Amino acid sequence: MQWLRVPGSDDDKRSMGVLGVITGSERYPGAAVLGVEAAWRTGIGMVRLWAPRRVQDLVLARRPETVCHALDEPADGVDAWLLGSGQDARERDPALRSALLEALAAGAPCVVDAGALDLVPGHAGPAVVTPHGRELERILEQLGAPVEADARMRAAAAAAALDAVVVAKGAATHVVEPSGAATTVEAATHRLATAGTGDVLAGMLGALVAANPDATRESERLASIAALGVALHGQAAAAAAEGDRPIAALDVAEHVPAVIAARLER
Ligand SMILES: NC(=O)C1=CN([C@@H]2O[C@H](COP(=O)(O)OP(=O)(O)OC[C@H]3O[C@@H](n4cnc5c(N)ncnc54)[C@H](O)[C@@H]3O)[C@@H](O)[C@H]2O)[C@@H](O)CC1
Ligand SMILES: Nc1ncnc2c1ncn2[C@@H]1O[C@H](COP(=O)(O)OP(=O)(O)O)[C@@H](O)[C@H]1O
Repeated sequence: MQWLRVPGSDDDKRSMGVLGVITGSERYPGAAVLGVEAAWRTGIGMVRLWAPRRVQDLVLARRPETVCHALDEPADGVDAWLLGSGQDARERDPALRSALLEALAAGAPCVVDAGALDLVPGHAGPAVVTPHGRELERILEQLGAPVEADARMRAAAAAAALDAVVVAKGAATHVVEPSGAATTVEAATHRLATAGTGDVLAGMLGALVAANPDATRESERLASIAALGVALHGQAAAAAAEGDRPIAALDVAEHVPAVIAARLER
């Protein structure tokens, strides 16, 4: 199955992809837990987190596999970055701002969510941005672009202006390339309408991008990776919500491995 890496005898934790993560904050530490959990569950060699101590501690309590760093430690040796979930741009301190900017300028592919979306215009490498409806409006306002009535057209305007793949989230999620080419993924369940599921999606996308870094240089392939992530996220939620039971965001992450295994069997 394209983009779902299966390790072979020559693989090790580095060849399977190293995801660097700068997510979470004192206010929203849980978003880092959700994204890191989702990245591990999607199949990745290593997850490295740069974050404040409280965020590190909570992530390690859930996922001791994660390699943690202070925000001012050198940020290198990663195949891709996941940035911004659980952060608020209005509350960002200088250490976080410079860590995010450094990651965006380094040239590795980046998945950019929530509190780092305002920094995307500085990106050097391939980028996937994951706004919800209000965040997409804010991106267009920041760019001085008209806010179109249609969600897909808004996503296309943002993708062109940012030179990034835009994943415009909602019950229908539009994955749009800078050229305007778009794929729409209908969510497999509306049970996704619960806090933190976007943080889980961002972690899954980060893992898929880090496992396929060379493919991210072409927008069409990067968008294909993003669309796969969105589809797997919806399917994992549907599996968690079987019988229309209520779910919480971590349930979605926990169902990702079974959904991936089912895809690989096809
Ligand atoms: N456990 C956690 O730590 C969680 C942290 N979260 C983080 O909280 C921060 C703020 O998230 P939000 O922007 O959702 O904050 P809010 O819920 O405060 O929403 C901010 C604005 O965006 C609008 N909005 C929120 N979700 C929307 C949607 N799906 N479609 C359209 N408009 C929407 C709201 O109505 C509001 O006007 C982010 O950094 C996010 O990653 C959330 O993901 C929830 C869980
Ligand atoms: N009504 C809905 N039906 C299906 N999926 C939804 C619905 N509402 C939201 N979603 C999905 O749930 C996730 C919510 O992400 P987001 O708005 O960033 O929330 P959070 O910031 O709390 O994580 C996205 O993947 C979005 O596509």
